[in-house]
Amino acid sequence: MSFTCKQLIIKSNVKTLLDMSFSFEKSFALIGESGSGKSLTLKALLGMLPQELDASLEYNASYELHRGESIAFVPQNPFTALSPLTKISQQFMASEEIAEKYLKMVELDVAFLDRFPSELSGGQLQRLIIAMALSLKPRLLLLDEPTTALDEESKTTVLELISRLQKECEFDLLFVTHDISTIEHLCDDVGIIQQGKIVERGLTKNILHDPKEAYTKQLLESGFRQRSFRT
Ligand SMILES: Nc1ncnc2c1ncn2[C@@H]1O[C@H](COP(=O)(O)OP(=O)(O)OP(=O)(O)O)[C@@H](O)[C@H]1O
Repeated sequence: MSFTCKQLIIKSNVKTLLDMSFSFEKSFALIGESGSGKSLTLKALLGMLPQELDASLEYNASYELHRGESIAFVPQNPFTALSPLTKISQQFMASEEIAEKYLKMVELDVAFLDRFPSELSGGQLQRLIIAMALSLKPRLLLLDEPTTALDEESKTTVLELISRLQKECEFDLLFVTHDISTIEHLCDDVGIIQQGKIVERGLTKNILHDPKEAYTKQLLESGFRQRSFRT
């Protein structure tokens, strides 16, 4: 599969917030500092932009973008993604049989279906959210810094899981993050976004080891972890 964003322009009433294009075969990481436009990109693809913004999106893919059908989303914070008052089984948009199948796929016990979200750890919750997203059988999975709220061990587990599931379930993957270490083994292609524009893009291994643009070099040297590159 592949996805081409031919043009994405987003304007507020005072300025152009985003003006970019990108294309990838299987997996793409969009990397940039806080305020560069990563979330706006995801919201535009999900059709969830605030009404006050003016957006135009042209894309080319073998599927149409329909939220909750062809396109699914894994948010940054698994602790706030689910209703705390509702059992997990009732939050799956799928039959019990499908829910059990996807829980097994993410290596969670099916008994979790009878629990509340607060009874799971952060890593378990994020795996649950991935299972919920994949149970929709999306063609494109959007990941918004899915490991930011997790400890190191859970982070590794979740990244390995996403990599394995992408091979098994064959969805396109768009990953946005500050943290370059999370994409190296997951995304073949990368785009560096600065103030709403992609300033450098190409194969991840090339960009990480031989960046051409001064801005990319600066981001790489910062390790994306310095305070100045975070909110
Ligand atoms: N509704 C809005 N109206 C006006 N400007 C907005 C709106 N939403 C976002 N912006 C601006 O668009 C720019 C990009 O925001 P966006 O949330 O996409 O950044 P980001 O890269 O996801 O940042 P972070 O890593 O901190 O989440 C920012 O300058 C932000 O202030």
